[in-house]
Amino acid sequence: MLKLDGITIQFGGLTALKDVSFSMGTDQVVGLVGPNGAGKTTLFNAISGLVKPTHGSVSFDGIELGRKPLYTRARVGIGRTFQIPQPMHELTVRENLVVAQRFGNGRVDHARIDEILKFMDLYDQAGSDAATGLALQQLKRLEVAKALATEPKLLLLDEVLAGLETNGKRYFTAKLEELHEKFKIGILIIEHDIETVSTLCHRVVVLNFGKVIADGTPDAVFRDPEVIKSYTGAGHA
Ligand SMILES: Nc1ncnc2c1ncn2[C@@H]1O[C@H](COP(=O)(O)OP(=O)(O)OP(=O)(O)O)[C@@H](O)[C@H]1O
Repeated sequence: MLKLDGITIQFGGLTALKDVSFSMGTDQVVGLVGPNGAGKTTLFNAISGLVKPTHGSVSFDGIELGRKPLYTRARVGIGRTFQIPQPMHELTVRENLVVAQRFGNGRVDHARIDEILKFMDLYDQAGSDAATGLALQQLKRLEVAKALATEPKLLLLDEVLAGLETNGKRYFTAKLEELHEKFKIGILIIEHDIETVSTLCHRVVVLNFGKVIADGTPDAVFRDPEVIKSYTGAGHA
């Protein structure tokens, strides 16, 4: 269970998040949505330890993470991807997963890497150079595969479907559904595409100007007048 309690984050005079509280279990797939600049990535950075909250706490399975070093996130079971794929340069796809496993539980397990590569349809690219040998969709698959190699209980996915065409989005949505069912991993996903969020997510949390303005089923949330206003007034959906 991820628990965020009263997270406030200030960058100088700018308040990026204001008193954000919510919890989610690893049995859920939750969409985190909101207009550009609403604070979604900042919230991911707070959960994954890249940014320290000015106030408030982040805990996972009862372990307070606020002041703990970055690597403890992987050790407690939180994995993440980044908005811009970040393969490790001059390493093959397989070697990227080896490094991710070391970062996760410290052990290298090639049988498990094979399983993850096959699941993410990257087995044939195992020996390719990760930085130069992959197309965009393969790079995005590698982001998810790297996060899986840390053996997460909860995956934070930052716009992993952005830039894909319709078929690519459908493929990824089905893959993430399967991942949730097969590996029993909770997913918190930042995603702008309402159709994708409605298909994939059981629940949607909406941020606007750093505050949670709605939290509920996709149906209810996307009909909420305040949510509609936040998109039409200050960004894209
Ligand atoms: N390191 C930083 N220093 C200063 N301001 C920052 C920093 N990181 C984010 N911000 C600001 O905090 C606010 C929230 O940004 P954030 O990237 O979290 O929004 P977002 O909802 O993820 O937006 P997008 O959908 O465009 O990715 C923005 O005003 C942004 O400019």
